[in-house]
Amino acid sequence: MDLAVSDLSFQYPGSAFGLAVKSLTVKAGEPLAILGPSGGGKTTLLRLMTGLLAPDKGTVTCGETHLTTLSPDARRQFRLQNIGLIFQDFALLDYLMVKENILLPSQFGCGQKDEAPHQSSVLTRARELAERLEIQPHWSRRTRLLSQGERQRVAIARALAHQPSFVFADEPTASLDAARRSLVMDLLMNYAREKQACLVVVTHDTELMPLFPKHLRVEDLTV
Ligand SMILES: Nc1ncnc2c1ncn2[C@@H]1O[C@H](COP(=O)(O)OP(=O)(O)OP(=O)(O)O)[C@@H](O)[C@H]1O
Repeated sequence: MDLAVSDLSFQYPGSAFGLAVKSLTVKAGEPLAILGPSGGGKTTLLRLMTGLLAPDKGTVTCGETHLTTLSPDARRQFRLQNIGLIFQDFALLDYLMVKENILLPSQFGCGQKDEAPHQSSVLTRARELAERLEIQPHWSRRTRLLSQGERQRVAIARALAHQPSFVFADEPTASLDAARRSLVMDLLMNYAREKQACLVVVTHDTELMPLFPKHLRVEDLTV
């Protein structure tokens, strides 16, 4: 499923900062890198694409779903079921354990809490992701006890455990060493290819550029 943005404009109330996007398509399996200076609007664009912010004008379509016409509740439900979000500040619930954080979207989003087979397959995937991201040793620890790099990897596992069709990552390698950076980028790229998911990654890291078939500079969008 593709993501399409059309004739979108947005301005923070009372602020001079705004974005305008005439037309942008992110194709399934063709990851997009969003680049630009600090304060340039990368996070704002990501929030608009995921429905966390509502544009003043224009549309965001995820597959067949017009995000911009959904009610806030329907948008939230759509996000929980179909979108994986890796926030710049991770947005973990620090009083919960690693496993609880990773399983949160599937518990809130699926409405299938009591369906044992579904829950057990999500749990299996969550464990596989934790292994792959080398956070399995912390599985039953509270996330507040983890390092920044470990917390970032918990956020990445949480974004993928429910197998979303759309994945948005805000600086997903900012707290990682070179080896873990490759690990994370391999995971995200393979996920997008194998699941034919839409992947959008905000990054400052110029070494990651060659991995992406498409790049977008936010400077070209600012109004
Ligand atoms: N809630 C808000 N209200 C008003 N202005 C905001 C708000 N959030 C962000 N801004 C402003 O919008 C602009 C773009 O911010 P944004 O966070 O999208 O940039 P960014 O490119 O992600 O930056 P960075 O690389 O530093 O994370 C900045 O000038 C910022 O101060």
